[in-house]
Amino acid sequence: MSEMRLVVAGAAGRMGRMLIAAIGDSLGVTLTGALEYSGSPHIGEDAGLLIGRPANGVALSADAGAVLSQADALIDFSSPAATVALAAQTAQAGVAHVIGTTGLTGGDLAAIAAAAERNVVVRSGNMSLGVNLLAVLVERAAKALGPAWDAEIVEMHHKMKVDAPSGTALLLGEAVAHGRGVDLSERSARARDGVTGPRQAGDIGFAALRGGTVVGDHMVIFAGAGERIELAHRAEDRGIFARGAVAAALWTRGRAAGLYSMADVLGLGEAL
Ligand SMILES: NC(=O)C1=CN([C@@H]2O[C@H](COP(=O)(O)OP(=O)(O)OC[C@H]3O[C@@H](n4cnc5c(N)ncnc54)[C@H](OP(=O)(O)O)[C@@H]3O)[C@@H](O)[C@H]2O)C=CC1
Ligand SMILES: O=C(O)C1=N[C@H](C(=O)O)C[C@H](O)C1
Repeated sequence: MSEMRLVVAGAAGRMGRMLIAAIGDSLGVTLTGALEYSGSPHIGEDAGLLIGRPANGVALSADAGAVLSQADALIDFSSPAATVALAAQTAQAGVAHVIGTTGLTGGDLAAIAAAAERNVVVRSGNMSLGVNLLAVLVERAAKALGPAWDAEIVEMHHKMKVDAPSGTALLLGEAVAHGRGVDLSERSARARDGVTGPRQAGDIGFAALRGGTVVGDHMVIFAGAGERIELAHRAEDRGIFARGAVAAALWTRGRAAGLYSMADVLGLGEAL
């Protein structure tokens, strides 16, 4: 089978650079394009040189149309606005779209779902095996424990992260909600400050910490009467997300149009 032609969006970012490296290190894929926004100082730079490796002949570009015409899949860890625009462009070009971008609004998600009616789209707030397995465990725990055990989700990330709660925290919140058979949007408690009154029964709480260079820590706490369960994941290296995204891109080959998750890619069944 021919090598799969991959494009990276947000190529000069923290994840974009990891993806250029991961694609270079993976079998069955080749980097054919690297997208950045039009004002980026990196436009025209060689993607290999950008990450401190030998030149690979792929220049960073802002011309999505031209780059996508030479691609089978786009791996996109950029910004919500860029991702929504790229969802329409990939659907138009028939290029599978692997989305790692977080901070997406309800409107952004609806635009992505619309694109997925005619394109293969994989979206996840976390592309690592560990977090997606954690989501399975969290869902099971939430189902077994019920709402009498208060669920709180605590995350910590590096100081450059711009969105909160993290995409992973929301994914884990969805796992709790799914396990309980409730709608997360109706039960999430995202901020507490001042005289808040007692905790509302059934709430799914979120707390976000930011500082230093933390790659990504997540903990789901189930607090019962007189005991507590803590399920946690600590990301130590962004390579776990990049390798997961490359695996997702390979998985899209030959799939029917639709909106898929990393649980689908990893064969974790019903998980999120
Ligand atoms: N799902 C997962 O497993 C993971 C998801 N993420 C998410 O991925 C996203 C990126 O994270 P990270 O790499 O740390 O962030 P960065 O800010 O380092 O990278 C984002 C990159 O996208 C660029 N960009 C902005 N607009 C466009 C555009 N229109 N076209 C192409 N590129 C564009 C930015 O350029 P500039 O900086 O010049 O604006 C920047 O280089 C975040 O939403 C983050 O939460 C991160 C890790 C794992
Ligand atoms: O911005 C990041 O860095 C990360 N973002 C993702 C998220 O929002 O959960 C995944 C990971 O935790 C790192």
